[in-house]
Amino acid sequence: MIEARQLTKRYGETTAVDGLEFTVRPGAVTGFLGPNGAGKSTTMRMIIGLDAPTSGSVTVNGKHYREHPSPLQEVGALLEAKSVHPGRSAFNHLLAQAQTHGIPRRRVDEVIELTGLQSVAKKRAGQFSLGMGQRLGIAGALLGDPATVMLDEPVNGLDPEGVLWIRNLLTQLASEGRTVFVSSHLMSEMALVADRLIIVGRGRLLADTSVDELVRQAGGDAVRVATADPARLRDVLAGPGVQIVGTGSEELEVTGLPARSIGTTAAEHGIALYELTTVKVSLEQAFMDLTRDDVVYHGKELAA
Ligand SMILES: Nc1ncnc2c1ncn2[C@@H]1O[C@H](COP(=O)(O)OP(=O)(O)OP(=O)(O)O)[C@@H](O)[C@H]1O
Repeated sequence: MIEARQLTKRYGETTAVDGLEFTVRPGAVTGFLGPNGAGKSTTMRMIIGLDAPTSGSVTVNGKHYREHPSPLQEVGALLEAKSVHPGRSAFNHLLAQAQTHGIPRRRVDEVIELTGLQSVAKKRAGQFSLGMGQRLGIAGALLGDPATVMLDEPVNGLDPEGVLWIRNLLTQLASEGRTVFVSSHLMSEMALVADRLIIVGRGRLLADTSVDELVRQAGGDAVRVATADPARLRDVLAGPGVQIVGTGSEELEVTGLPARSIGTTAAEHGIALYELTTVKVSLEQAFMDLTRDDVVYHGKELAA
């Protein structure tokens, strides 16, 4: 369990993290989302004691990272700028980490197998591709068999097979009862893997929610309907919580009613439908709606 209480970090004039309050619970994958510069990496660095909060606190399983007698066995982390000696083999890198933390040698073999690095374990880490480096970083994070696993952008540089592997790994770690906290900019991945979402913008908490709830708050799924008699269909569908917008001479977009009940009501009133399609709100769209005012770095739109 990770608990942030009024967690704040200032770098001179910049407030990178601004009074964050959240709890990351065990047994679930919690996605940590936010636009560039929102304060995700700074928060993660504070969780494992690489940066000190200006005020407030963050604990892992009730204690500050530094207070744990065996921190690697408590929380395993992959942060973006993981330093690996380029001349050292993956095996020796992990072995050195294990030896300095009282972790048995057989655990090194286990994490090498778990991360699919067997065939390259004796190769120098400096020759590793980005994806292999990510796997090595994850192997290091899992070395202490920690109850809490924290990964910053773990799918960065992974090929599709690697992305699928991460997805399954995160789900498995959570199903084993671990706390899994993972940052990503890949919304489609988060939609598939995350049970909970913590979303930040300009260092502040914007949402602590589930994927479904966020999508629902963004308006939920809509249903596109085409009919010869849109005016009558509007009348028979109207009701509390139902919104109907005309999107063409014969087209309506309906929110607040599932496609099935729209079809049934239309049939009961003898209204012919030409189309009845559920239009899903993507997590990406919901995220953009939520963070629109908190994007620090705006790209310039290209002229058409
Ligand atoms: N060591 C530092 N010194 C000064 N400013 C910093 C430092 N680290 C981060 N910042 C600033 O703090 C803010 C938050 O940065 P952070 O890297 O935590 O965001 P992020 O959400 O991880 O971004 P990204 O998605 O781009 O990785 C940014 O404005 C950044 O420039």
